[in-house]
Amino acid sequence: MASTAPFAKMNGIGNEIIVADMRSRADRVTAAAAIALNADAATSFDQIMAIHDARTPGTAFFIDILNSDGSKAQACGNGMRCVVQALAAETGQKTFTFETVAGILNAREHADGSISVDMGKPRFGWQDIPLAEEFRDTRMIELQIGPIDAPVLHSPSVVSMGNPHAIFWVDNDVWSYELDRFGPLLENHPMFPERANITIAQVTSPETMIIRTWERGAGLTKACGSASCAAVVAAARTNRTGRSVSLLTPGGGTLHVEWRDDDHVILTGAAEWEFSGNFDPSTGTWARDTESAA
Ligand SMILES: N[C@@H](CCC[C@H](N)C(=O)O)C(=O)O
Repeated sequence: MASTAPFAKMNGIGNEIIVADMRSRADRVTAAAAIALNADAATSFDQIMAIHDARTPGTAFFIDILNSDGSKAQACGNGMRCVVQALAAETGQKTFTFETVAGILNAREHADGSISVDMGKPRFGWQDIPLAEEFRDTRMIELQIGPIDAPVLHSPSVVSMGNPHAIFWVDNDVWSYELDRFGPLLENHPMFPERANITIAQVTSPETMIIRTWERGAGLTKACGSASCAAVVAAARTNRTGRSVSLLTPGGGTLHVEWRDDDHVILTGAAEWEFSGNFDPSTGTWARDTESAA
């Protein structure tokens, strides 16, 4: 095995995350390593969060984010909470400033162990998301799936949380939709030149909703933090909810999202460590730490 790096297998309310410690190294986790790790049931994941040395003064670390298909992502809210928990356990520090390709973000661990991440400001311009054609109003765009006169899903709200999101609203029975079938079609729809994360959302009160997400580059997940942020922003923007909402996710966990008056979106929830090991960032070959939990 080439020079290995430590990792922790974690989850953010079911979103499967590998936190890779790439500090003091010049190399990156390769797409091939991500695909190989994901192919092994023990290390199968939704995102890798690779912690690198800081690039910019005022930030503690640069975080590189990979999806399980090896592609890069600009944002991952559940993964950031896992990173915070790992670093807080290591350093005793409670607040962190990170850099990702999408910009600089702050995060903190609270006394009860929950973690909040400032996911920055949402963007609504069609070029920001991006969409393939101009829409002046992205609260609802013309896009549908299913028969033309009886679409199964239609008129999504689209939002960038650093990464592209489409939110399809349903009035009831959010669990009945075949997201495993429609997700790949919508993720790769020509409307989304950089693909998109696809969410079905059912608003259950002005402060609650249920969401399911087909993640770009990862497929069906038990939770998606940036999709939760996008759904709350889109719901508030279309007067479906207020700006402070709790979301029930497919893994059974709950996330809280607040769209603050200063336009920043704050994501709060838990993170959980599962086991630790070492891996080769170029091939994905890995070994579990002997004292690590099963
Ligand atoms: N699970 C993440 C989102 C991951 C990124 C996404 N698949 C993309 O490619 O944009 C989250 O918790 O935000």
